[in-house]
Amino acid sequence: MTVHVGGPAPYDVVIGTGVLGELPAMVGEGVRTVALVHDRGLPGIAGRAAAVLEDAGYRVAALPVPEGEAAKEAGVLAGLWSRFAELGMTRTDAIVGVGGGATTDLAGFAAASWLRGVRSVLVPTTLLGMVDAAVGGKTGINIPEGKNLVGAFHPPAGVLCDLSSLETMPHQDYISGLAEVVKSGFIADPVILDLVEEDPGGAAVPSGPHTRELVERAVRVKAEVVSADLREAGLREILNYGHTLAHAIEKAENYRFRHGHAVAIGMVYAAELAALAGRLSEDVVARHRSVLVSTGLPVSYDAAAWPALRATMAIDKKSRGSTLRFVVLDGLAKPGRLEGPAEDLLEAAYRRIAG
Ligand SMILES: NC(=O)c1ccc[n+]([C@@H]2O[C@H](COP(=O)([O-])OP(=O)(O)OC[C@H]3O[C@@H](n4cnc5c(N)ncnc54)[C@H](O)[C@@H]3O)[C@@H](O)[C@H]2O)c1
Ligand SMILES: O=C(O)C(=O)C[C@@H](O)[C@H](O)[C@H](O)COP(=O)(O)O
Ligand SMILES: [Zn+2]
Repeated sequence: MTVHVGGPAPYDVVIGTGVLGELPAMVGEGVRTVALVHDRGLPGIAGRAAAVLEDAGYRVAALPVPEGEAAKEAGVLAGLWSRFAELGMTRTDAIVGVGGGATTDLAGFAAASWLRGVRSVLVPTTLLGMVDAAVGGKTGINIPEGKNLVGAFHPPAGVLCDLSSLETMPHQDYISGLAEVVKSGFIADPVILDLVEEDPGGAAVPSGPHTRELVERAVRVKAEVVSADLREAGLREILNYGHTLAHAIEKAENYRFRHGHAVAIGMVYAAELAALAGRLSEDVVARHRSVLVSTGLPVSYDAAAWPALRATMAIDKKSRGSTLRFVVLDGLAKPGRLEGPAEDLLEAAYRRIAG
């Protein structure tokens, strides 16, 4: 199936099995050189993508980058810029990113920054990449001071989700992506929660009975939101549900903690905050814990970490000056904002998730 993403730079997200043949059409005409930025642990699908592009007549340069989150570093990005220069890449050339969300965030930012912006096509190979990272045009890297603090909005020209690539995913990485699927359920599409609850074991593996539907539903949620608000002027913030605490946890762990696992903990924290603020029922808080735990995701974090996490949260991108802002729920699929919560509320909510 194809999900269309609207907005100032529209494009399609193609979801299916064995859809790699559609890559040349997404790269398009008039492009001579394709820099194929890929997670170096994935020679199979990257090699297949390169072959498809070469057969279509492009000059392809495969540029392997470190596996996973280690790719989202300034030094790796600078290395890509040097390679683009050696290849003589001009504004009519293109970058194809193949890998998980870390690789597509890096490749997308390389495309946003090279010559102030060249065409990119993304081929996510993880669940998280398909349902979230490759869709929507947020690109970027981490710095020691914080997660995704450097980046750009740069929508891709197309996104190709080949579901067969999910089959080789390590289990923990797969359920990390499931956390973002569950996020889409809480903020916009509760049918997702029903499907996960019906068969949590099945939801936690790519061969599960509802995999395709879960991917499609989550992509539709993301596409609808980013079509209406590419630059996060308002609505798009709802996709950041759970991320205020999550990004602080990832920084505290030197980016060696899976993003989705941090988001799972962060969503329970946001739900507890909303409950303490009198905006969300304890039933819905309990549902956060039960659906996440049933798929193997974590819902608590180190009690002693609070002061450091609180300090990091101050530079969350949703903050306005010294005012912290959280995405919270006023009910299922009813996202709202909590502006400037009192310190004792922030800490009390953390005590409820501290392990
Ligand atoms: N731009 C956005 O809107 C957005 C949205 C959500 C998350 N993100 C970012 O995405 C990143 C997380 O993405 P992720 O969960 O895909 O992690 P990842 O890219 O780090 O990949 C996870 C692991 O899976 C491996 N891998 C990738 N594809 C595989 C496959 N098909 N088979 C076997 N192994 C495979 C990778 O080498 C890595 O070790 C984070 O940096 C997060 O901040 C961005
Ligand atoms: O697309 C968005 O907008 C999101 O917030 C999706 C998140 O899942 C994703 O992790 C995103 O990269 C977070 O963005 P950031 O602006 O908080 O760095
Ligand atoms: Zn996320």
